[in-house]
Amino acid sequence: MNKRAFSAPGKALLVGGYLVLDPKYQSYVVALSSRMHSVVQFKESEQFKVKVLSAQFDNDTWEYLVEKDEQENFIPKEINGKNNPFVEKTIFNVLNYFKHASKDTKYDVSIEIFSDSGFHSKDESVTKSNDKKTFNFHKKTITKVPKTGLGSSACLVTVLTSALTSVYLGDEFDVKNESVLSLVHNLAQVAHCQAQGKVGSGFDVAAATFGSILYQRFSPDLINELPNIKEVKTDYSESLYKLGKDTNWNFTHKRIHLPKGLKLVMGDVKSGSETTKMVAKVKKWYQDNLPRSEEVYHKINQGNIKFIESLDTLNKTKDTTLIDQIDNKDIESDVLLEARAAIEQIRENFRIITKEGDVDVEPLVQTELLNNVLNQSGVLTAMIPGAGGYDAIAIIVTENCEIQKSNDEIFEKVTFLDLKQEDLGILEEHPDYYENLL
Ligand SMILES: Nc1ncnc2c1ncn2[C@@H]1O[C@H](COP(=O)(O)OP(=O)(O)O)[C@@H](O)[C@H]1O
Ligand SMILES: C[C@@](O)(CCOP(=O)(O)OP(=O)(O)O)CC(=O)O
Repeated sequence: MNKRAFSAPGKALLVGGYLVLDPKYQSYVVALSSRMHSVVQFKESEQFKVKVLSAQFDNDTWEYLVEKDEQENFIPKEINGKNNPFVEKTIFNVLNYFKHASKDTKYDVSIEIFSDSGFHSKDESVTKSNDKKTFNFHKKTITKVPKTGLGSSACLVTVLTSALTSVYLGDEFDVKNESVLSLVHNLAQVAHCQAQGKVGSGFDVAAATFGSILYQRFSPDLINELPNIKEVKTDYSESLYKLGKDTNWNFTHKRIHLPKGLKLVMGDVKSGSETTKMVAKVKKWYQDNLPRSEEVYHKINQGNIKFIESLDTLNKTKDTTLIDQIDNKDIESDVLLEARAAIEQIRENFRIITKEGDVDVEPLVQTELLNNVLNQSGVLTAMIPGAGGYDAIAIIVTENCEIQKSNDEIFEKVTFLDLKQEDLGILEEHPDYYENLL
């Protein structure tokens, strides 16, 4: 049996929350060292089967027999009554994409999923390790273990899409090849949207695939226009093939990385904010308050662009005093002041939405926490990532700063996550590194 392994990173949307839903706005998405992994093995078989095992979550297993409908579309059917829409939609899309190329070849595919500790609360878990990797094992099924907000479903879909696509493409499946990444991205976006039952901005799947990026979304119509095979009797694979391979998705995913000497620190505050509800409330506030709401968005976008530009300037600067200025709480340089002011402008306008839209994008407790964080030495700036709410804070600090070890009472409710910014998205991993975890 062939055996290969892949991983994809979690994400933090540092700037661009809400605005990123509109293709006209840019966002700054950081990929994280917390990764989801897939280990795939397959052989040709009489019966088409895909089995996915997520041993860390009480040995969760989903086993699909793949059948064909009247239109010859591949339909995965779970045989033990277990439901995982993200797994099911990924299998559905990858298999139908390759339907024509694969002719009638049937496979018996087995995929193991591994998830780094950053994605879920570690409470009540035990660690298992070998000399390469350590993973947390939970007593509960995946849906019962609290998440930290790094985008577990997007990573799962991306590594599963990689695993299944590698079955079909064999040696041509090279994650260093941009067209391979594009194909995985396109199929993973489709599967993720279908599993979520909505077309989000897709920044999480894009970061899982391409790594840390400036992101501007694709048009939601690309996915909305795919046929719904429950309603229309049609060959789904034909439309999907065009969308996966021959369509220009027209989105931006330009590589970025944090400036030298700086690092990202993420703090988990308290899970509980529901992104979907917050997005609905913010959209309602926007519609009810036009044209002023557009001005608020405009100011947030100005802040986003100023932040992106100042990080770009910092990436190019030769000024060696800047890190000391941050460490000594003596920030004088224009570019550092600009980066700080940009985030302040974004936060100020998010607070307007918070108040007027009655939606906790930057609730008072988070404002107080972030303002305290800004007074610590070594801190360039700090923000609420993504949709905001009570979930998390993101802090950009100097490499020497050890804020995550601080005993200051302002961090009483903050659990710092053991992760860092990473440049790359999907990686090929060594399949043996996941064996004999004890
Ligand atoms: N390690 C994993 N193994 C299997 N399924 C997973 C794993 N991680 C995430 N999932 C799937 O993703 C779902 C969580 O998705 P969602 O609620 O959108 O959270 P997130 O914001 O982290 O993406 C889980 O219920 C499960 O279906
Ligand atoms: C509001 C948003 O722009 C960003 C949400 O970012 P989060 O990082 O909070 O996302 P979840 O992991 O889905 O909870 C919605 C979107 O872009 O789809």
